[in-house]
Amino acid sequence: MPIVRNVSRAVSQLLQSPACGCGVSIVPVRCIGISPRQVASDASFHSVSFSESDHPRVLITGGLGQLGVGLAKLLRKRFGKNNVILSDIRKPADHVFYSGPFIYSDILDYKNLREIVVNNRITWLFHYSALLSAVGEANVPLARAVNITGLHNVLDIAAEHNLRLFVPSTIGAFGPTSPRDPTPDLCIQRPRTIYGVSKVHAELMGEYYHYRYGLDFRCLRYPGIISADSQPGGGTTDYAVQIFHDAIKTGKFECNLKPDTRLPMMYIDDCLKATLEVMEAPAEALSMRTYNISAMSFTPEELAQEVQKHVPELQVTYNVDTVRQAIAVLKTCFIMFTFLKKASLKMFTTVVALVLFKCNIWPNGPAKLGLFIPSKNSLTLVLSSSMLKQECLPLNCDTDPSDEGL
Ligand SMILES: NC(=O)C1=CN([C@@H]2O[C@H](COP(=O)(O)OP(=O)(O)OC[C@H]3O[C@@H](n4cnc5c(N)ncnc54)[C@H](O)[C@@H]3O)[C@@H](O)[C@H]2O)C=CC1
Ligand SMILES: CC(=O)[C@H](N)C(=O)O
Repeated sequence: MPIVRNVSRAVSQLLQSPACGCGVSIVPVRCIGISPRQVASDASFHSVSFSESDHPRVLITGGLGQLGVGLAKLLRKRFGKNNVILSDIRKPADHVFYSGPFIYSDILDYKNLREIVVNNRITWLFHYSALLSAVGEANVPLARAVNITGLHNVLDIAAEHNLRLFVPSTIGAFGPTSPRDPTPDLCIQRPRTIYGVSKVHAELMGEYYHYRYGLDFRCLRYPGIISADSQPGGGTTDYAVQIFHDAIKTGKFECNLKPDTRLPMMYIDDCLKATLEVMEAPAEALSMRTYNISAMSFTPEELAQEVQKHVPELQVTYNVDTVRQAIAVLKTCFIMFTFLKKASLKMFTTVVALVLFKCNIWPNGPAKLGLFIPSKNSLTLVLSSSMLKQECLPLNCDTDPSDEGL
């Protein structure tokens, strides 16, 4: 009997939530060992000065992808250049390497990652490493390793070292059975891609670690992100960035999705701003750990028409990639509101104008739309928060029911 009592006491202790302030502090510490790969104390970043010590010490994993460099720029502006370390397994371009601290980090190397966190006194971690939907489907074992095993490493290190952890999720975490218009934060999630499955896993594991170990886990489900300065990394929404580059370089764009495939998208500045806001939010302001964020939804045809208003010679053809199309169909579940609604339409035309402006195609565009842009490098899109407050009418999702998806 005493044994049973002890076991049940231990179990109840283990199941108490430190997040509620009533639990014991248990963290999932893995065996302590010496990493074979020591990070040089004078690696390509500088030691932090005392005046910077109030700011978080930030590590961004997978930082050389479409979003990481922009995030580092935003965070460095706020917290100081040397408090934000970009990391990746790829070699950084000169302008990235010289813009602030960069370090090699493979998220599959647990000890090395832990060493980086310890040596640099990291307090916030943005976990951006991932294989996106299309490349993930092309290499499922690698996607499983990076998106799931890599996440486990990050979760354990974040819990051990008391980090605030941001892991982005995606519209790809929904599936054909998820409710639409609008898709709620909490609903059925049965994605059919390894990318989507791994992101649902990340959401659930992060929340579990929060309740079990008190990990400060925060997560936003991003739509497809549109950027001018960085290239997308192999997702289904990549076409919405590629079209701008092709319009400028060749005047020809071949789209790998059907012209009427409507997907949710967001301008990069809005996405990064939302990310910083959720990381800075006081814990008591968060009623959940994972939230949707949304801006607008449009089809390739609508985007092509909008770009053609400014680049009339642009020729668009369609050569549908069956894998991407199938993934895209699954993501159309996540349409938050109609493209035709006024606020969304205005946002859409504004984003096109901004990207063309950044690509040197339509220098007067933003001014014509009444946007104040002090300089190309300080471009900030401030429209979303005000526009999103406008009333949104629900719409019927226009997914072709005969499309089965993956
Ligand atoms: N860009 C988008 O439209 C969206 C992105 N997200 C999420 O945001 C995050 C960042 O996205 P992107 O920058 O677009 O991705 P990306 O594919 O452009 O970049 C991912 C980076 O991860 C790195 N990486 C791969 N294996 C690694 C490893 N073993 N160790 C360390 N790094 C590794 C790659 O080298 C790459 O630079 C991802 O988690 C993605 O799922 C979510 C929804 C939309
Ligand atoms: C929306 C995403 O998660 C990404 N851009 C993809 O298309 O895979």
